[in-house]
Amino acid sequence: MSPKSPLTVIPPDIVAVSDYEAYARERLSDMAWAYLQAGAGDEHTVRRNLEAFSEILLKGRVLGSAAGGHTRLSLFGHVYEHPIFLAPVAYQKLFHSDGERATALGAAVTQTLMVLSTLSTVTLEEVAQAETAPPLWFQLYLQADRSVSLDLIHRAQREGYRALVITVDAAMAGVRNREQRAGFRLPPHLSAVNLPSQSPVPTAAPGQSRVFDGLMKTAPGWDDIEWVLSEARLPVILKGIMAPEDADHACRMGVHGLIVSNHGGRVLDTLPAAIEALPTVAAVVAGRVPILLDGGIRRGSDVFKALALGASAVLVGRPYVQALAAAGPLGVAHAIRTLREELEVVMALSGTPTLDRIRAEHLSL
Ligand SMILES: Cc1cc2nc3c(=O)[nH]c(=O)nc-3n(C[C@H](O)[C@H](O)[C@H](O)COP(=O)(O)O)c2cc1C
Ligand SMILES: CCCCCCC(=O)C(=O)O
Repeated sequence: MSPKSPLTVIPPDIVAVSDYEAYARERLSDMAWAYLQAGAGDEHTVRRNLEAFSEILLKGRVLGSAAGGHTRLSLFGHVYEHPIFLAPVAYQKLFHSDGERATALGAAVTQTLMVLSTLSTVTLEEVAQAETAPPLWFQLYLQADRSVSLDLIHRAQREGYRALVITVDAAMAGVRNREQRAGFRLPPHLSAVNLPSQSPVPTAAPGQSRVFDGLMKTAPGWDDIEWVLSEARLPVILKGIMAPEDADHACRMGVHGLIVSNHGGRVLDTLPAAIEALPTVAAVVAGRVPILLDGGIRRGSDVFKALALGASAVLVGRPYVQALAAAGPLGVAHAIRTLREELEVVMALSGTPTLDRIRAEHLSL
């Protein structure tokens, strides 16, 4: 049976972002579904990202006035209408025929910051030059050849991207058994169009380790971050920080922001949930740079909890892609709006009319 086409109206039974999951499943091939949902290994961390949020309880405060409240925030010199951003997700034409163009439209109409992946299926220029473009950051996978990375940095700067997000937790792809079982392969008509060509995977000689003598030969290190900082004219944010030691190192090196993330549980299984790692990272960073968080955000209350524990904003991954697959730009916009309204409800019922008022004291810790 061929997959259904995207919805053109949002049905009344989609009231929470998780309701998109079933609609997306009906519209995606088994391979695309496996790629979207997969986590590393046994997917313990994927589940933990979700469960950890439900274990944190809100406090709730009564009789406070929230009139005149808002969800605006300022980051790296720009004002954003709300703190729910779109995480970089590769190969979006797997999920919708217009790929990142469709996501960008949904983001634009909801004034949502979108982080475009290096591995997008629409060029970074086309996304930025669309008539209706959202605020954009560019996610950089450092390439083995520095001249290729530099070209991406220059292109992102030229096109008005406001920050560079360097993903540092995926020196190699995780062992994703769900993808392997589904025989996932990128269809031949799709490619990472920002890159000159798919760079060959480093190989190891017979008898050598595929990891230590192969993949790790071209993996980025701290010296590459120093190099990016010396070359880029944009704020540099590291995505994939879980250890306070790495957070401290990054701050001392001069990075401008951090994203606490375990890559949605897709790279290293049995890492803690991102929300569990946030407090220790926030403690060591001690306000030196803004911290964002992703992994497991499915409700406005999750956004609130992340902000209460030290994040300035959050990013969502799978939920907006499921909405994209289910209903294109309309779905993306509706999913973000749903999360934002849920956040506003929690803020109003917690006595926190603005984001800067949200603190750990608003949780039952
Ligand atoms: C299908 C898929 C592709 C992804 N591609 C990228 C990518 O290209 N670059 C990146 O830094 N993170 C990538 N991520 C990770 C997300 O940016 C984000 O960290 C994660 O999805 C957050 O968890 P959540 O899906 O529970 O919201 C991808 C995630 C998914 C689900
Ligand atoms: C070497 C890492 C490849 C990751 C590809 C895209 C991504 O981040 C993801 O699927 O997750």
